[in-house]
Amino acid sequence: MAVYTRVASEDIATFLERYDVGTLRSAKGIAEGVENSNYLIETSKDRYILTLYEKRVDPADLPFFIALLDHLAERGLAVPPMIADKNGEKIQTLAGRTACLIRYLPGISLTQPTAEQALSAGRALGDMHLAAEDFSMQRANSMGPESWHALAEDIGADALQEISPGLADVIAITLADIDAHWPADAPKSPIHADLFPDNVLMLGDDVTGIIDFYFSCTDIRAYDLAVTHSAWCFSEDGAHFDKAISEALLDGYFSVIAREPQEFAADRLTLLARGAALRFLLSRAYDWIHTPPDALVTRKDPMAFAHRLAFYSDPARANIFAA
Ligand SMILES: Nc1ncnc2c1ncn2[C@@H]1O[C@H](COP(=O)(O)OP(=O)(O)O)[C@@H](O)[C@H]1O
Ligand SMILES: N[C@@H](CCOP(=O)(O)O)C(=O)O
Repeated sequence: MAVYTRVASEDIATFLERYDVGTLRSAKGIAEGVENSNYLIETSKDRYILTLYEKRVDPADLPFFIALLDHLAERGLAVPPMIADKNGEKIQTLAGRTACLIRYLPGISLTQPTAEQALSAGRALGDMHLAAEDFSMQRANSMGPESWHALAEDIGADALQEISPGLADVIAITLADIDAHWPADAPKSPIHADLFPDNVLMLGDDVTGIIDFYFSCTDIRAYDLAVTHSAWCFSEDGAHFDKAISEALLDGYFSVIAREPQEFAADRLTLLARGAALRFLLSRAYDWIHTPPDALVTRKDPMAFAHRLAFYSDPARANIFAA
């Protein structure tokens, strides 16, 4: 359960008086998520999400996220904009944290997607990339390849060894390949950068919401596809690859985005997918050792992404991204 900061109902009721959203009927901490504290709010008027920003979200980045969400919502995408208070302010402070009240979107947060749902998610990612093409603000990827060496050092070889013997060596080899071959000069555009199944709300096979834009940034869009691939196409523990889901996700994406041979070359996508697997392996390993013991949060297993990294690094798998 991701609630790092507990807020009393009375304080939420007072907080809501800043807005024209009715009066508080209930406020419940949300079980899913690991990054921020989230509450589902019911008022006399509607449902909302209240988010208090923790650890990895820099409040200085909120104007980028808010503007991107507004940009995508204006173009008809199912994304949740932040709500303005009676003075037009969207960024607030509550319980000592930066906080926003956010539009609630219907749908179910997926845990085990089907191939049909992966097809829809691939299309939704493509739609997002197209709709964001003319978004002019920029944000560097704070969790991009430039940060991975420091993150690995911060975790430390001993902690990595404790998570799994040999893990530090695997990470060092992957970092060396990434340093040598990452397509750093490829064109960059707005990407989501964390489109896991739990960040896509669905009813049946239809996408009703893309949420959690707190890692969105300006980066290589093929990397966004690789992140999404690494998140969707394996069993949760990373032990099993699902070829049908992989094909459906790629079909969905390339039904919207033209498959430029260089931009989406199989060897490039494989390296980007190794980078994506490493990125989540590192952030999960960091959280594994740093999550406060009293936080209501379920830590995510770093090894689930070590298994994905091993999969993408196996030359026998080189054809999974072939056109
Ligand atoms: N706008 C929204 N509408 C409906 N549900 C939401 C919305 N935002 C978040 N949620 C719910 O809250 C959960 C956690 O949100 P998320 O943004 O993924 O948290 P975190 O940033 O902490 O990982 C989601 O899995 C979803 O169930
Ligand atoms: N998706 C990442 C961590 C970020 O969590 P989210 O709930 O904000 O998607 C992971 O699974 O490691």
